[in-house]
Amino acid sequence: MIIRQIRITPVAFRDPPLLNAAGVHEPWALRTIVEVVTDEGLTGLGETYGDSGHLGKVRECAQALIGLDVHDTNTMYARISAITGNVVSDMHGLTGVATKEKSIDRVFSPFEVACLDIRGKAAGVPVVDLLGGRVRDAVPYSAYLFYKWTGHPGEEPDRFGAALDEAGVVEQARLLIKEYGFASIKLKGGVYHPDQEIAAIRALHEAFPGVPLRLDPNAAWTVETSIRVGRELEGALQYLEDPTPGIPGMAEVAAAVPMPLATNMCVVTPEHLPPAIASRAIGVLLLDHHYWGGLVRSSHIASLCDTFGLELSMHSNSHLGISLAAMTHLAAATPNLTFACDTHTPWQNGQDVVAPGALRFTAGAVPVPAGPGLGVELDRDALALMSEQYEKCGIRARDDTTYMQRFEPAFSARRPRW
Ligand SMILES: O=C([O-])C(=O)C[C@H](O)[C@@H](O)C(=O)[O-]
Ligand SMILES: [Mg+2]
Repeated sequence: MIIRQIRITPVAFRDPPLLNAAGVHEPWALRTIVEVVTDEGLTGLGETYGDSGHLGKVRECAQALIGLDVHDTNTMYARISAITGNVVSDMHGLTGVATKEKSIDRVFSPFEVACLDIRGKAAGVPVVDLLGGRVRDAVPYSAYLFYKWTGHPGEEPDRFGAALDEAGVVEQARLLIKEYGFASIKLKGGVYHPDQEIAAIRALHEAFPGVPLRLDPNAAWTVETSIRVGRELEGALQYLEDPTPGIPGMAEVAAAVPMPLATNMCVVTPEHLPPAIASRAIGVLLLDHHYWGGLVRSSHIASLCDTFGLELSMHSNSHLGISLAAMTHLAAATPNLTFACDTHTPWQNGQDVVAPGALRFTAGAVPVPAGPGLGVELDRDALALMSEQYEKCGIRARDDTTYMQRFEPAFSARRPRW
């Protein structure tokens, strides 16, 4: 199964004005679709970030993988390591620092996923079987709430409406739960004064008794503020995600608040694990195969977490169906991933590059796609349309802060802010 061709297609899809500590989502979200084609005519799919710096690296590395066997992921990783010299960082900074190792893992990931897709198709088994087999048939996801504007400035309101206060957040939760059946809720915080976000969690707690809640301000708070918020929300939160920047700050907060701390910001590459574990900075790691080096490396990280008593959840960014399929296979094969995973799927509002049918939500969970490999097929018309949208949209890298400053010139993404 020799790799003969790799097609790389950047795509853009509509994204609502979701607010976060870095600013606000732009009208278009970017992704890159990777198609790996073998000499036997099998095609595997991968999906990754669409920012131009990353896209350039993905394109450059694709050339270096032609001629390799799809099983030879060690050589793939070595070749990508040799090329991915520059550290490419995200402008929004919401997934922590950039390191060389993390940059390699980010570039390697979509190729590895595509190779697993091919290997599954060749063997007639789903990817979950290549990761050790399923420990659950369907993967629970959480309702991922965002404060948001009613629509992008100058455009019609979108169907989700505004969520600028407690009532708006509760309303949004009702809508997502009605449509998807989610049984856990995450609120993206770091947008308003912490007291307002405490009030939103209390309102959710009251409106959805017994439903596990999380709050994620993306390191917008000082240690002192984080401790105050954590204590005030005792009994209301399943976990508190990245209240404050850095492992030492998180460790201080963790020692003083009643709930576990989770992260997708202070532990984002293997070298962060020893200091975080030693200082007990986190109780929950949010896996994300897009920057933890694909599915197999993420499984290894999951085993390590098990050894050291860390629990697992899963992080997401704006994504399409190839990513959702990959996330679902990984989570279905990971015994200690016991929290409902994050997904931005509702916000993509039906737009996708994969043909409908293989991915669906039942009671807030996605059943593992039944077909071989990832179990999803590319919808070529949708890919062509989204590729055209990419060409026309004018956005080449996600920049929530600059977009926000167009409407609020004084906005600062400084973290911690409160
Ligand atoms: O859990 C997180 O930190 C995220 O999901 C990061 C994302 O970039 C999210 O904040 C977003 O989409 O604005
Ligand atoms: Mg987070």
